[in-house]
Amino acid sequence: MSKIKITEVALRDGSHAMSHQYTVEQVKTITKALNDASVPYIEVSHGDGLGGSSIQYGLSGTDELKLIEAAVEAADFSKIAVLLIPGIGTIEDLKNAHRIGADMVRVATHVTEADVSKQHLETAKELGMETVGFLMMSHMAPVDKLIEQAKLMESYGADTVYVVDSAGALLPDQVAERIKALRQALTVDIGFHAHNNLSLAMGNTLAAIKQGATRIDGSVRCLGAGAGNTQTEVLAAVLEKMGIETGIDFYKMMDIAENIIAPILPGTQEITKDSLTMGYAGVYSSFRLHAERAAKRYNLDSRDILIELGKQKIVGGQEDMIIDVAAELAKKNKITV
Ligand SMILES: C[C@H](O)CC(=O)C(=O)O
Ligand SMILES: [Mn+2]
Repeated sequence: MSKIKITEVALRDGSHAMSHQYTVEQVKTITKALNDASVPYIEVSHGDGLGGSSIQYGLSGTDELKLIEAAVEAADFSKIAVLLIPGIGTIEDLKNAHRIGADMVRVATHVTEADVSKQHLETAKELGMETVGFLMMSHMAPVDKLIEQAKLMESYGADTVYVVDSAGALLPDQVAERIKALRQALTVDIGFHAHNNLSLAMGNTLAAIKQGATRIDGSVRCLGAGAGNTQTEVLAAVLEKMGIETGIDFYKMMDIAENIIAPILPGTQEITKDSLTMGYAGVYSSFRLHAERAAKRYNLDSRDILIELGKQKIVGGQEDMIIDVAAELAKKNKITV
């Protein structure tokens, strides 16, 4: 039986869908339940990672260090992970997260900017943390570029390098090609993070596993940005049917989805016109709520904003451009606000 290690991301990627308003009580309850279901890794941070709470990315309802602390206290089996985007999160943020008990850091960069992860990956290694390099918007780079960038992260000390389909834009053959190439080029573990904007999260995840990815992300009840991620409880069941071990009790996961997550969802995690447009146009999944707010403000169809963001290749960290693009479209269409 082969083995896959799942990282549950509802308490980090799902923070986008929750407008970063998780409470200490929610984090405690969810972490304890995930821990009891034997989920190996649970990621807890602002949706945009450590230090993400800001006007630009969305203000957190509760200081994320309090949330991470609550998760660390609630877990005696699961390891607690944090996400860090260099430039948003700092070395100081990383040290604080480590001090209160975070075991693993995932250092995330745009797919062509792995060089900015060096200092953070090296510091995490010195602190004794498990390290992951997280190559966001992987659909935007050709395979040879992806390999070059992944090798950089490996050389900085990443224990695992992830292909991150931030826009949910990749097709199964494109995922397979990328994972296969990385498997051949790297010695460290390979991971895959999907978004379900084109309804391909599960198919893409299985394609990644077939080509040798052993670290996989899931979000319970699909609680992630855009249309959410690969649904953890479904993935655990599918992998069990395939004879692939995750160690997760999927019966308990179903209960978490049904009884703990469903009641707190701001809306159902489905493929809406906006998430579908993001997958189609290759737009960062966490832009969904920002684009919907801009559409309201400028009296526009949010899909037009998203298509334009895709055309202009706007990437994570450029959230301010969403308003610029909306204002430009409104001007072009002579819409008064
Ligand atoms: C900061 C992003 O939300 C990280 C992520 O989950 C992705 O790129 O996808
Ligand atoms: Mn994501």
